[in-house]
Amino acid sequence: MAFFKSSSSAAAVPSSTSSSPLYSFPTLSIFNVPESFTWLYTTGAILFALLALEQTVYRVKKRHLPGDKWTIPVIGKFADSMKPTLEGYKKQWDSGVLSAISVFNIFIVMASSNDYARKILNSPTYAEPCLVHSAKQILLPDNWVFLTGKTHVDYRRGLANLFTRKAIGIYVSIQDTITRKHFDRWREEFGSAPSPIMMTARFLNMDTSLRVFCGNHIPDRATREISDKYWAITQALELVNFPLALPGTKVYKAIQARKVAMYWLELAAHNSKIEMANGGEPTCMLDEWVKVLSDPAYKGRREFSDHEMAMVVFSFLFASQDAMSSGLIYGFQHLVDHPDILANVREEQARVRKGNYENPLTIELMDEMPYLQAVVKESLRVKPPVVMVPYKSTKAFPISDDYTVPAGSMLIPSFYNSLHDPAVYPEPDSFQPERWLDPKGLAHSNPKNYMVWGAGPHRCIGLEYAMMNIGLVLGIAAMMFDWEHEITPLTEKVDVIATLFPSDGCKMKFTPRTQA
Ligand code: HEM
Repeated sequence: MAFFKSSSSAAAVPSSTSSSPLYSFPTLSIFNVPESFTWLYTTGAILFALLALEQTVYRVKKRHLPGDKWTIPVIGKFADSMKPTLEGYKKQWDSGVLSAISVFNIFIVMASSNDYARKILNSPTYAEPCLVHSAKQILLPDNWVFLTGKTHVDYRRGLANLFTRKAIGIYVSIQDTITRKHFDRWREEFGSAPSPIMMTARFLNMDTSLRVFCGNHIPDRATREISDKYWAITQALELVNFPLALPGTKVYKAIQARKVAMYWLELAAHNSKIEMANGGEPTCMLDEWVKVLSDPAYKGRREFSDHEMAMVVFSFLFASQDAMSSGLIYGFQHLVDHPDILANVREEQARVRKGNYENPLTIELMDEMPYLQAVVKESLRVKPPVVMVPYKSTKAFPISDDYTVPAGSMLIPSFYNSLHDPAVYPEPDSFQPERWLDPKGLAHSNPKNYMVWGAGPHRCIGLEYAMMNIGLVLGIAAMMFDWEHEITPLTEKVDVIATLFPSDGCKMKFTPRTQA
C-alpha cells in the first residue's frame, strides 16, 4: 500500500527537477522525493528482496520433492499446522514417499514409507529427535529426552531399570486399584445416557500414571490439579507454534502448567527419598528408582536431584498422557463396535480369571491373555496414537540417491502408511485382532512395519507398561460393565490433538453387568 502511495507522490516532483530526462525513470525518481518516501521505497525493496529470497531458498531446498511450488510468505503452512486433520496428513503422505512443506521458514521433509521412516529413526549421525517446536520450552532444555548419542544411550540404560518385569509387576497392582476406583465413579457418570468418555478416560490415565510414578508421595488434589492443567500442554503440541511464548499463547499456558506439575513431582521425589532412606518398600516408580540407586551392585550414576528426577517423571507424563489416552479411547471404540470380538475378550477373561473378577489382576494373569494382547496391538495399529515424530537433520543427510535433506531441516517420519500397508495387513483399515494370533502370519512376519512405538535408539521406553495398562483397563471394564456406543456423524472422523481422537469424544454408556 505504502509503496503505491510513494509512486504517485513521485509523479508530483517539482518541474525544475522532473524536466531532466534521467528522472523519467521511476526507479530513479525516488531520489527526488522527501526522505520519508525514500525510506518507504527502501523498506519495500528490502522486503521484496527478502520475500524473493525466501521463495528461492524454499525451491532450492525442495528440489524435485512433491509439495507446493511456492510457500506462503513468512508463515508458510502455519494455518494448516494449527488445525491438522488426518485427511490432510494422508494427502501429504500419499503425495510421495518424501515430500516437502515449509512453516515459519522451517523447511520440513515428510517421510511416509516404511524404509524412509526407519532410515531417519536409525540414522543418529544425521538426524535426532526435535519433538514438536514447543517441546524444549515445555519440558525444559536440560531434560534427558534431548540428549543424543552415547550420553542418551547411557542415561536411558539407567532408566530401563524402571521398566523391568519386576517393576511392571508393582505398577500392575497400582493400575488395577486406580482403575477400579475410577470405574466405581463411571457407574454414575456413564450409567444413564451415553456421554463422551474422552476427558474422563484422560483423567483415569493421568491418575494411574501419577500413582504409578509417584505412589502416595503426592496428595489426591495434586493429581486433579495436574490433570486439569495438563490439557494446556496437550493443546500446545502443534508441529510448529507461534514462535514467542507471550502471555495468552498456548505455549505460555503450557509452561504455567508444567510449573504446577514440576512442583508436585519434585515434592514426590523428595518424599520418596525420605521413605526409602527410612527402610520403606518400593510402592511406585520413584521408590523403585531410589532403591536401584542405593543398591551396592548398581554401576551407574547415583546422585539425582529432586528436580532432575521430577524432570524424568515429567518426560514420561509428556510422552505418555496423550498417547495412552488415545490408545485407550480407541480401544473402547474398536471393541464396542465389534461385539463378537468383545465377546471373545470376555470369554478369555472368564477362562483366565475363573470368575474371580474382584481379585486384582497380576502380570502373570495378564500373560495368560493372548487374545486381549492381540486386541490392544491391533487397536493401536488401526489408530496409532502417534502418527509421526519430528526429527531434525544435524547435517546434510543423503537420504536417497537423488535427494539430500539440507542441514537444519525438520524431518518427519510418519508411521501411518507402515501400519496400514495392505501387503502386510490385508484390509488394513479393518480391526482384526486375529491377524496377531498366527505366529507365522503376515503381521508377525513383518515386525518392521509395526511402528506404533517408533524404532531405533529413541524407541518408546514405556511400551510394555503401556500395553499392559490399556489391556488391564479394557479387561476389567469388559467384565464389570455392558457397553453401549452412540454412533454419531463424527464417530469415524478423527481429530488430531497431538494424537488421534474420535471427533465426538466416543459417546458411551456403561451399565453394571449382573453376570460375567
Ligand atoms: C500407547 C501409548 C504410547 C505410544 C503409542 C507411544 C509411542 C512412542 C513413540 C512413537 C515414541 C518415539 C520413538 C522414536 O522416536 O523412535 C515414544 C518415545 C518415548 N516414549 Fe512412548 N508411547 C506410549 C506410551 C509411553 C509411556 C506409558 C511412557 C512412559 C511411562 C513412554 C515414554 C516414552 C519416552 C520417555 C520416549 C522417548 C524415548 C527416548 O527418547 O529415548 N511412552 N513413544
